[in-house]
Amino acid sequence: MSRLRALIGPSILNADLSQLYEESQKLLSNGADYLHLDVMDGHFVPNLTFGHPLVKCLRSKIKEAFFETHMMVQNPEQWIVPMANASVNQYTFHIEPVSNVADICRKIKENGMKVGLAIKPGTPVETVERYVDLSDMILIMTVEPGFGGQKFMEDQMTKVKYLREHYPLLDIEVDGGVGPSTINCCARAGANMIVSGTAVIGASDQAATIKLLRSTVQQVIDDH
Ligand SMILES: O=C(CO)[C@H](O)[C@H](O)COP(=O)(O)O
Ligand SMILES: [Fe+2]
Repeated sequence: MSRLRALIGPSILNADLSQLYEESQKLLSNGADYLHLDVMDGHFVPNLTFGHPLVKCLRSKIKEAFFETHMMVQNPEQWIVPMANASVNQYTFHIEPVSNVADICRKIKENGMKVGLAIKPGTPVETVERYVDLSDMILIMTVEPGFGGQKFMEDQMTKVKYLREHYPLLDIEVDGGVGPSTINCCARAGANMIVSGTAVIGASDQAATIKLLRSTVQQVIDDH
């Protein structure tokens, strides 16, 4: 029996952020396994979202849920302590702008958070594979980071397949353009942690959409 689990983490990027608490609570009530919080600094990506002050406020109202922050920032080391103080559970950062990946992984763990390592579509999988033993999860981006609602890049599945073949129990996350029409592709490639923004937020039946995404992925895991 594999201990891999299919987990669905909606991204609140394209939700009504004036209602962040209500939107987040609704996603959790509708079956989300965790929340994927997209932090952008306007440097690493050409967009700005929010930072640790907002995450801390959200945490004060939502005590139990697993929070993953997807740090699309130029200097991920800078925000480790503030995000730990906001009770973030997993700190996922991009390795592209960083020269001391191992130090950052260590610091994240010292501050009580899990480590996620993310790569952009143009970054070879070998670049992140070097650090796999230092991480709890690898995020393969399936759009250029920066904006929600973009088209899923199917060619990124070769990276997911490669990782799954070599690391059968590794948590592998996909993020960007993932929804009911692309989930089969992600599941077959071997992703088990699924970020979905627009497709879940805009769904007429959020609970049914989350359930469909999870059961599609879990089915592939169970068949192996
Ligand atoms: O990291 C992201 C963008 O950089 C988002 O998590 C991602 O785009 C989710 O939104 P959608 O499912 O609408 O693509
Ligand atoms: Fe994201």
